[in-house]
Amino acid sequence: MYLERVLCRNFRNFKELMLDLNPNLNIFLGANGQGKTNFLESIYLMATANSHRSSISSEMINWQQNKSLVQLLLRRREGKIKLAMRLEKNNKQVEINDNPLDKVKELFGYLNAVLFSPEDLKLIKEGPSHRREFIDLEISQVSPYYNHLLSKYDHLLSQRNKLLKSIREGKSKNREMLPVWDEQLATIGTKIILKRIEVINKLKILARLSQRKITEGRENLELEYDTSLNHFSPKMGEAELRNLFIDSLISKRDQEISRGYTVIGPHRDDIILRVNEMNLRKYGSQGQQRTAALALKLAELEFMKSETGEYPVLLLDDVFSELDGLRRKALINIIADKIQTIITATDGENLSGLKNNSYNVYQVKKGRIKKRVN
Ligand SMILES: Nc1ncnc2c1ncn2[C@@H]1O[C@H](COP(=O)(O)OP(=O)(O)OP(=O)(O)O)[C@@H](O)[C@H]1O
Repeated sequence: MYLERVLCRNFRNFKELMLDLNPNLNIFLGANGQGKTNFLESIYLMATANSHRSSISSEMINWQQNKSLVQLLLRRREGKIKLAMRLEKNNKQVEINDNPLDKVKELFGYLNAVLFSPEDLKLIKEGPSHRREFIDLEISQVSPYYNHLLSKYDHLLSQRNKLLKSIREGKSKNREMLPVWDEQLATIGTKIILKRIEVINKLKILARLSQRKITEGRENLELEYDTSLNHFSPKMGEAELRNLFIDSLISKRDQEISRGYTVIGPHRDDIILRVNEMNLRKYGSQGQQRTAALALKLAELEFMKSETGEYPVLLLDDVFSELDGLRRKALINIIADKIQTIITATDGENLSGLKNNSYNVYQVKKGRIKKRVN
């Protein structure tokens, strides 16, 4: 799939921007603070229904305005699709081919995109929430049903947490209601865990291959789903896992009531990353961590291709200059002509290896973008 055209109206520092993109490579050059990341944000927003930088829509609206529009023309194998998002202070509205959708989350699955930015090191180095977000966004882009499960789970979790707090505050009669919530949380939570494990099993093969390629066979990357449920075995079927989930909730009853929140479930799970059997987060060098972040992104591209039949759009935010020769080569090899890539950089110095394909270069300055004559 590829983007033909991007329109931003009063989005961040773009007043009125309309750009036609190259189906292969698009290079956006500009000094710091000119709007390069803003441009990528406008695209990623349409893939994930959310900004990767801010959860507050109003921050994306140009400071001097009170509403904003992002519109994309996307070409998929089955034809052209027009996606639009209208942002107002407390409201987001999305449209597909000019038809409004009921929920913003229904945008998932039209545009698939993989974003790689310096922030991605957090995926390896920081807490489990970054890895949960990674896997959830990835699955949601190819499975709107999974996204629906996540929303349902979040709702159940917040209701159950309210109940736990009310019991802690002395409304002990509410304790009798807990088993009903346990059942519902376990039903949805089990489906989420099983889907994550299924996807991690695919990703781990792809990420392992990428890591070996980048390191010329020196490093083996392993991914393992780490669940908060005691006595979990990856061989468990849905019914067995659901029972285990309920038993685990019962065994944590007193702890949950005293804390006032749910202590086990997919919202507490993690993905463990190992290189050559060593925990990457705790002991990996900066270089190994960077390589693994790249390997995961490359795996993500291949995973989406295998799920949807088409490569997603690849967004590279100022990462090229930070990659060494081998990592750069691995990235160039995979992009080569088959993935629409939108890349930002402060200067074009390190990008020469990429330009074997057909490409456009754009200059970004103070919220304006101009296509350069190659
Ligand atoms: N809502 C907004 N309205 C107007 N301008 C905004 C808004 N949000 C951010 N900006 C401006 O956008 C600019 C930042 O743009 P962006 O983050 O895209 O920079 P960049 O070109 O990627 O720079 P760098 O190379 O430093 O990452 C800043 O000058 C900021 O003041």
